[in-house]
Amino acid sequence: MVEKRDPIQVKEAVSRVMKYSKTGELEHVSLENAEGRYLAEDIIADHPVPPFDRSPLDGFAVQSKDTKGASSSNPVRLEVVETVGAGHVSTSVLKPGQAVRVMTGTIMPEACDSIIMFELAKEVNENNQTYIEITRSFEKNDFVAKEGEETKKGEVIVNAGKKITAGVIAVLATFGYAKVPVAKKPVIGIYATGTELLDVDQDLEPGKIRNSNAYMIISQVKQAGGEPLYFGKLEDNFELCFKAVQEALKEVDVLITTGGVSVGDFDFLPAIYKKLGANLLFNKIAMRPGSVTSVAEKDGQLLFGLSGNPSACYVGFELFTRPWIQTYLFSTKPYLESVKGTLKANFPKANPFTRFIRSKIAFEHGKVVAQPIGMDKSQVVTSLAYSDVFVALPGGTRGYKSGDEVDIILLNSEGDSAPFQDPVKSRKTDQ
Ligand SMILES: Nc1nc2c(c(=O)[nH]1)N[C@H]1C(S)=C(S)[C@@H](COP(=O)(O)OP(=O)(O)OC[C@H]3O[C@@H](n4cnc5c(N)ncnc54)[C@H](O)[C@@H]3O)O[C@H]1N2
Ligand code: MOO
Ligand SMILES: [Mg+2]
Repeated sequence: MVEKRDPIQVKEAVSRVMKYSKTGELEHVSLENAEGRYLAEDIIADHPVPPFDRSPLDGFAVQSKDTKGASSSNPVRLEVVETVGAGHVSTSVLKPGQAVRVMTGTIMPEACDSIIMFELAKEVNENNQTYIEITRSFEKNDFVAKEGEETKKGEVIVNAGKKITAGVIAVLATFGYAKVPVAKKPVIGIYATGTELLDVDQDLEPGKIRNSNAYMIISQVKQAGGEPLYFGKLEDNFELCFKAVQEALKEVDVLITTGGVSVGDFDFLPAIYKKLGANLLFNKIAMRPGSVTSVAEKDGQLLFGLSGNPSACYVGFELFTRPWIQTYLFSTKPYLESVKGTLKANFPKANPFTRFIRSKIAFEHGKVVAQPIGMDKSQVVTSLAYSDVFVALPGGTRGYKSGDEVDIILLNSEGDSAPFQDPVKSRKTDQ
């Protein structure tokens, strides 16, 4: 008789994995190489932004008191004594009635407290001297970009754990981070198991398929911020697989295997965990696909036994491995974020387990909708190409129909601080 496995809820499985989460180390990379990495420290403004009062316009820096009483019937004339471009500092000591021609970004000349854009000043040349005439008055600080108006010194601008995007790069450059403190990437080992697996460049032959999971996981690891270390594929041979896993553990922070976790004669991962003396966290989850996803722990090191079925493997990684990697990268939002939206397909059959339907998010009349992609089966691979969300359908005794409100789990968002809550089991009376 095959062993009976007791399914646990997704949330419980996540929590068992996260008991072994840890944060990584800090390393420095050059700003040019920081994109896509995760900040290891908060970025705190060590100077205000802007760092000095400056002109946000091409115009004239004036002393506002000189403009009092100006109107179209009573234009005020000011003498332009200097032209200053951004990057230069005015050297004039202004007398009353004088102005400085400044360009956008120029530090405010001393004594000036407002800016008049070119378009509001009429230039007049008399005896080789330029004057401007203005027909309205200006107040102190009018059109001046004040020191610190954007950011005060000491403010936290970006938090540790944030993925470095182009916008973060701009902030880092602003504050002089030629070297950026980033989280060291965890090394995620990957083994694909299965005698049926061909390399990607091999022709198909009876009974064999190409190994897609390994490359999919390599990509998932990279997208989650980890460093994949792909060891290759293994035939379903216990001793071979055991030794390979045992050796791989010495080189990685965590090890992912795909395949061989179910109850088949050649599913060796359960026996490998046993022989390693690893502590099995779970081997059955009340979810589809990926119910056989197994995680074991040996001396604090996790072994993720993802299913061989591509969709199950994909879902297992996103729900369980990704949060571990994200936490290692200092993220305070390591979990997948979910939103409410409308299901755009019928799932009439009831299922006892929570289903994670690979779907594409869209917007209809400003509302979020999710369109399931392809067949909802664990062994399906092609639907993954267009899936950017999972629709979570609670297990229970009812099916779901197009138009139902559902939880939509976002695969490309910044994440959430709380894990996905297993939805309350559905009942017939919900219908
Ligand atoms: N009697 C039972 N049989 C099965 C059960 C069960 O509860 N009782 N569970 C089923 C479920 S659910 C799943 S999911 C699969 C999980 O299988 P394994 O994780 O043991 O994976 P394999 O048996 O090695 O392979 C399953 C399937 O996936 C294909 N595969 C494997 N590796 C790859 C790869 N790297 N790239 C692409 N495809 C891969 C493999 O050829 C198989 O078709 O077990 C069910 N069985
Ligand atoms: O582990 Mo399976 O993916 O539930 O079909
Ligand atoms: Mg199997």
